[in-house]
Amino acid sequence: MKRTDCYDLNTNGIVVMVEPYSQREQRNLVIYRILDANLDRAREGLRIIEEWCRFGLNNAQFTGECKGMRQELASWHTADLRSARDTLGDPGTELTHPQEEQRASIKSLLQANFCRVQEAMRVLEEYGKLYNPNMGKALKQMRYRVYTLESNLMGYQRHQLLLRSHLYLVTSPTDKLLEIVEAALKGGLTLVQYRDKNVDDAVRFQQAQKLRQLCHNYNAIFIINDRVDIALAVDADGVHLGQQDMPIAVARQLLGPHRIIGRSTTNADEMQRAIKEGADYIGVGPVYETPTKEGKPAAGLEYVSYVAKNCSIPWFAIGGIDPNNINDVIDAGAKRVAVVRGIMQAEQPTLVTQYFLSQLNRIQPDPDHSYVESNYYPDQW
Ligand SMILES: Cc1ncc(COP(=O)(O)OP(=O)(O)O)c(N)n1
Ligand SMILES: Cc1ncsc1CCOP(=O)(O)O
Ligand SMILES: [Mg+2]
Repeated sequence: MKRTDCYDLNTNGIVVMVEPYSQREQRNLVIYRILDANLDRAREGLRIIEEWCRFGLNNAQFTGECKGMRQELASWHTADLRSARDTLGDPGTELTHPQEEQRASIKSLLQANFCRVQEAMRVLEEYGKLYNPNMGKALKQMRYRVYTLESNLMGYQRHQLLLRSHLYLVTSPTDKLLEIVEAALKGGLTLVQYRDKNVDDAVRFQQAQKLRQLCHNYNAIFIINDRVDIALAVDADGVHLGQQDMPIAVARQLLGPHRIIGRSTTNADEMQRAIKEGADYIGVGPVYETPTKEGKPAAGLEYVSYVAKNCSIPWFAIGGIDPNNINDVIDAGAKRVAVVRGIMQAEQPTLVTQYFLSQLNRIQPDPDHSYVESNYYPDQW
């Protein structure tokens, strides 16, 4: 019914006279404006996410999912709703949040837009119920699709970054923990594991929280050694588990499909089992005996060569690796290495990190490998 009509049906189906601008019409107009604005908001947010999926990730599945939802939103955006638009009279068009004018990374841009789309869909779900009951139901379903897309996309990005990470810093206890890790991040490090076997949980939790923040500021992955509970508590990117630690299947149940799980291996059997159990990467070593893991016999360069020929997931050679012997480890087939003392005890952690990376980056990804190395290298995501 148009605003100029002066008749309406009452609840008994009897035609009654109404005021030209009845309260109900005014309420409907407001609802239409809310739906119109939020349909636009949700579609814009999805478009921004879609562009990254398409041009940044080359990912047809994520791109298609965004496009499908945009099209479904468009089908709800009827002429009725559009004609209620009153841009000049809308006080919200001038309002922006300072954070909208600045984005630190692709990741924060994506997170902000997922948030925007989810909020808009929640509004559409609630006000949509007053417009058409089917709209409420459809928007609820779509909001869950957006949550799933966000989780899949963020997990995918994390795994892409793991594939691009060739140097892994495993920390050791020191008063200068944050300072050293930041120096290494400045040198280009993208993967950090927090490892401290002898500290109270309260301190471990606090340090892990600070390190996670630091690593994420540099767009680096942050992993916790041994402890799935701490990894969850600080929202880390994953956990590293040794042969004596929690079974991978249990950790996977607790951490979900998108977080990273690494496993230590010292021989072929352990390597095969870790792959079968669903590890995302393995540690390979100790390559050399090391005071950091006292009493643990070296697995040697032979094991490195074996893994180079037989491993189908990313792997990091670890144990006694330093700037003097890294090329022997590379010659044995390693493309990725993990170090503790090599960086934690270096006089210049930034420079040593750059040196390790320069040696590792000389090696090209092996096209015959069964896992796909990412060919997309953004500065930041
Ligand atoms: C990358 C990486 N590889 C191996 C290890 C060793 O793990 P684990 O055998 O559980 O020994 P601890 O580190 O817990 O003493 C690792 N931490 N990281
Ligand atoms: C944690 C761990 N697991 C196998 S070797 C090792 C320690 C490596 O330390 P460093 O790099 O100081 O030799
Ligand atoms: Mg362990």
